[in-house]
Amino acid sequence: MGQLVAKLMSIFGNQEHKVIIVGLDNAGKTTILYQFLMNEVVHTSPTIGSNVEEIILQKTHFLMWDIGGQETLRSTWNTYYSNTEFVILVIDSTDRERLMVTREELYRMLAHEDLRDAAVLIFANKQDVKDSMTTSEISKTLTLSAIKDHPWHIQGCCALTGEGLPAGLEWMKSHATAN
Ligand SMILES: Nc1nc2c(ncn2[C@@H]2O[C@H](COP(=O)(O)OP(=O)(O)OP(=O)(O)O)[C@@H](O)[C@H]2O)c(=O)[nH]1
Ligand SMILES: [Mg+2]
Repeated sequence: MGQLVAKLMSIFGNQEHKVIIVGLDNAGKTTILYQFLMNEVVHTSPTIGSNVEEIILQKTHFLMWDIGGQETLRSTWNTYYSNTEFVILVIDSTDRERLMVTREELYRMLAHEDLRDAAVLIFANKQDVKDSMTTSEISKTLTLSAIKDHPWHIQGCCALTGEGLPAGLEWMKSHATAN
């Protein structure tokens, strides 16, 4: 019965794709999640634990988990990994000092068994701020071209206006498995 429902849901394109939104504190993860959901900027405070929302793009359903990024919370990220199809890594493009910390977190995640089939979308957020790092600068520092075992894509965005977010979602949709 469960299989039949799954089959029917796949025919109608309704299966849910699990997404985790990670990145350092203050990167803009929660702002992005609610911009996806409501097309508006919500007032946020640092996330303790997680927020979860369903985002539907045409017929593709994403279940998105936005996880707190403070240092003490990062060790809990791996409890969200199982069955994750997409990792959205959000970067504060103004935060040059901590880009190497993000790099460490990225490679730690990619090495995790539970994420071996996950695709990675990197949002270079806060592109509205003058002198923020460009996507190519971030790409270089994170040595993204060395990632061969996961599909990945980097997208500049501004969570306050929503610019760049639909393009990121479209990339996810085009990589969503139809099973
Ligand atoms: N200028 C600018 N500010 C942004 C942008 N996106 C988010 N912010 C601001 O950055 C701050 C942090 O945003 P959050 O969405 O709470 O960050 P977070 O990644 O969820 O942080 P944690 O929950 O602590 O992990 C807020 O003041 C946002 O308004 C952006 O694109 N541009
Ligand atoms: Mg948050």
